[in-house]
Amino acid sequence: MTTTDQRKRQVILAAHFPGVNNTTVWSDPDSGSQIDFDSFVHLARTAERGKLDFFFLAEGLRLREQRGRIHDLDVVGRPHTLSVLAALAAVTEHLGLAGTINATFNEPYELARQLASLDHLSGGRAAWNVVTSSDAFTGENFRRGGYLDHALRYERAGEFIQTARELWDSWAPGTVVADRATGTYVTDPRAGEFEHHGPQFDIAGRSTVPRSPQGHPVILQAGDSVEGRELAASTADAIFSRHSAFDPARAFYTDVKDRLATYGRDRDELKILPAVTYALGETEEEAQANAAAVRRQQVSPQTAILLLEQLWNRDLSAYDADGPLPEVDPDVSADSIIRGRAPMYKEPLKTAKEWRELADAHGYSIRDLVIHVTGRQSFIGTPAQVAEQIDTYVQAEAADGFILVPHITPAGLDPFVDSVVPLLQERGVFRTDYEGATLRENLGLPPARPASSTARARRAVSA
Ligand SMILES: Cc1cc2nc3c(=O)[nH]c(=O)nc-3n(C[C@H](O)[C@H](O)[C@H](O)COP(=O)(O)O)c2cc1C
Repeated sequence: MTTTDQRKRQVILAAHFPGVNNTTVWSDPDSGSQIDFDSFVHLARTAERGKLDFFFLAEGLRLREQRGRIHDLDVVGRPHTLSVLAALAAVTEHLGLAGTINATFNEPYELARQLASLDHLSGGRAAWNVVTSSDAFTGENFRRGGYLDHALRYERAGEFIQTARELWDSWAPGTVVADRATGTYVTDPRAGEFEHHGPQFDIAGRSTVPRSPQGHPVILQAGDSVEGRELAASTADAIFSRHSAFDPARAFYTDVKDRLATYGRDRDELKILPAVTYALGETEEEAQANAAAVRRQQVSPQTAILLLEQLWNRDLSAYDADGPLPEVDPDVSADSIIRGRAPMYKEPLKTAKEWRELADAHGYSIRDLVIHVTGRQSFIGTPAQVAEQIDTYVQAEAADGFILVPHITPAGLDPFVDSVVPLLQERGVFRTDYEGATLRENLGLPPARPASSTARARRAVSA
């Protein structure tokens, strides 16, 4: 029995395994390993205890470098996404297992097989977050190497998903019948046969993995450009978005949902899931104090200098984080001192001027300033206030749900599951038990459309 109120829009919740960027607080005594399997198990089991929709892993294909050294806001190294998810399939029962995997450097035949295999092993819980991230520095790791420009990356990503869907469709439902008496295992002699000829992929053969429980694993998309939004609107089941403040979230939601009709899709066929952080307390004042304390932990003096260097594009290691901002301007003539991620600041001189004005007006030190201008907790309050904020976003169509990013690995989700989830359940907007057999069903998604219909819709739009 559930208490969900079908008149109200239901909230989707996922758990992001923390570990990169300065959201994660490694100095906290409660922080554990980002590599030990126990850490993954802890977060996944907590998520499943809270009836969350899925567990989510981001992907970093090369350790970033800053001034030629491994960028120490990253904790060094992490295991491969698909191996972790396959292992988690064995210790969870209902939780979706979502992995970020690059479409620029992989090949559809291999990745489609891996994802279909995960879908089999997990009984229909696999999801793929398609990213295109490409820079020559990251690309050096791969055989095809180097760089694809933005437009080409998206052409490749679109054709990659299309080809993967064709591979998944190459085994139609019900083509596998194991009849031991006659020794027949396959009723359709063409099962698994595929042929794809396109600008990015020209392949043919027979897929080895029979149709998996979801038919097609759930597909998420995480690019923010127009090309990324179009890719999501044409073919994804969900978007991992960075727009978490209410107004930008609502604008993003409307923008992307409005694109769906062009591809003959309903507004419910694509779920919008911003990444969010949270700080809780027994009173609002306590929550605000906790949020401020976490911000100071996240931006240690050393982190403040490292983050400032990313705008200034200079070695600022001689500066005191508790002192004033540098008087020298950012270096816009040199190559970026950070390698392995896109430059965050498009207009460094203008931004530096704004930061100096802000620091002067408030008497901010470097550290205070960085705390002020870099990310902050999305939801701050008592559990009841946070549950209300989440519900408000979803009812107001600013999101279909959220990907929660805790700041402590691996136990940072525990307080949320223990205190906020029950209140969302009481409000009738979150399940009290898993109802669907697969992730796709739990997310309220329709069965996957055949690859041929998605391709037709994409072709019609680009014509
Ligand atoms: C919310 C969000 C999460 C992302 N996560 C990853 C990731 O885990 N790994 C990765 O390689 N790229 C990641 N990306 C980068 C995208 O794949 C893409 O390369 C980048 O956003 C540039 O594409 P765009 O111009 O369409 O935004 C992420 C992007 C966004 C917006």
